[in-house]
Amino acid sequence: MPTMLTDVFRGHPIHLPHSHQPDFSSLGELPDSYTWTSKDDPLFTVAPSPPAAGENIPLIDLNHPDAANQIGRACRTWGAFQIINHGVPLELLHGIEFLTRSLFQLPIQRKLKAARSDTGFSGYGVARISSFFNKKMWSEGFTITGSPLNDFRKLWPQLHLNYCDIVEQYEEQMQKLASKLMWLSLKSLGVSEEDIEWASVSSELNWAQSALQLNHYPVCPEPDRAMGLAPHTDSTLLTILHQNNTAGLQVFRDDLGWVTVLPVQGSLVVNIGDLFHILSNGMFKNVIHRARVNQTRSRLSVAFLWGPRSDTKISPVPKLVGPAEAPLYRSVTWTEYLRTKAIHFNKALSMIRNHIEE
Ligand SMILES: C=C1C[C@]23C[C@@]1(O)CC[C@H]2[C@@]12CCC[C@@](C)(C(=O)O1)[C@H]2[C@@H]3C(=O)O
Ligand SMILES: O=C(O)CCC(=O)C(=O)O
Ligand SMILES: [Fe+2]
Repeated sequence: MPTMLTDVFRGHPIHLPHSHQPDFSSLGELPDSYTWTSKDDPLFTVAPSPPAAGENIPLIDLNHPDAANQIGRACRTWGAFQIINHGVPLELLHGIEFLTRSLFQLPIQRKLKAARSDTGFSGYGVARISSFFNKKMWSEGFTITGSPLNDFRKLWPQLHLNYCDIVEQYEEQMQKLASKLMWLSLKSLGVSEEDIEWASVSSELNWAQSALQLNHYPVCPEPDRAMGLAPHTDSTLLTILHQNNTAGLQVFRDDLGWVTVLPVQGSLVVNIGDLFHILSNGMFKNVIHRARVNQTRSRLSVAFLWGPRSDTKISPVPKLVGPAEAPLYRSVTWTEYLRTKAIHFNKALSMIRNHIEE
């Protein structure tokens, strides 16, 4: 039996202080434990690119005949893009946003009934990457993989089935979209289904797995000194993100610094994750991103984290490796990679890089 995402952290406990979450709304000023400086994160004080510079991740219409090339360009230069005409019904985006808002509005004692355990994958808690930082993040999250029924029953004794239904519909739409986006991006590199035998469209439902990460960034008294979600790359092939209409997501470019991804009503943000960077032999950027917070508006986001089943080894597509070159990375499964990342965080990728002798 392949390991499912639910089992990834079994035997790899991470002690995180979920139960010490404060009542964010009662804090009139930022406690020291939430105050970030460049000592806590070297990229903290890198100036954001001024909106007037007009730099933003590309907005791509999936119905455009040249969509595959536009996506390819975005993956190579940004590792991120926004999409419209993606086919996901607007009511479903409203539905998942409504569910997310309802969940985080519950009293803390109720949310803690579904707290993620030290070895668990799903449930309520602080960001998994929190253990790598000295300061706390101004956010709370809820991770779902597989059926959320047990957790949702604890959260909403009466209405859990309605909420499970929304998650099921949302995941179904996201899976279809993620697969379409992967093939469009690969097409731009001249890679087709024959080149990756484990990912054939006919076995699509068998080879992929996913998690949903719901994020809440409460209103913050001193947003300039706080951090919603610290800089990271996703471990996924790709992540599809829905954000409410409050800005906060920023992507990092070496030449531009932090660039804010302004919400576009009805659009979805796509982030290239570490596994796609590996698969593309480094041609696609795994985008560094973070979430900032706001003084007047709370922010919600829903990330659909998508990758291969745990028994699938990901390695650079041979067609993308030059005849006289070694592939940039060794092969790795999502499970192995998540475990490496849980221990080594942003050094994980370099640990599977092939070091080529000159
Ligand atoms: C499958 C996963 C990717 C993720 C860790 C997780 O086990 C579930 C949550 C995901 C998330 C979301 C917030 C940022 C992130 C780095 C984290 O701490 O938890 C990602 C993880 C990831 O992509 O590595
Ligand atoms: O809230 C956001 O915009 C970012 C969320 C994110 O990066 C994640 O869940 O992995
Ligand atoms: Fe992320």
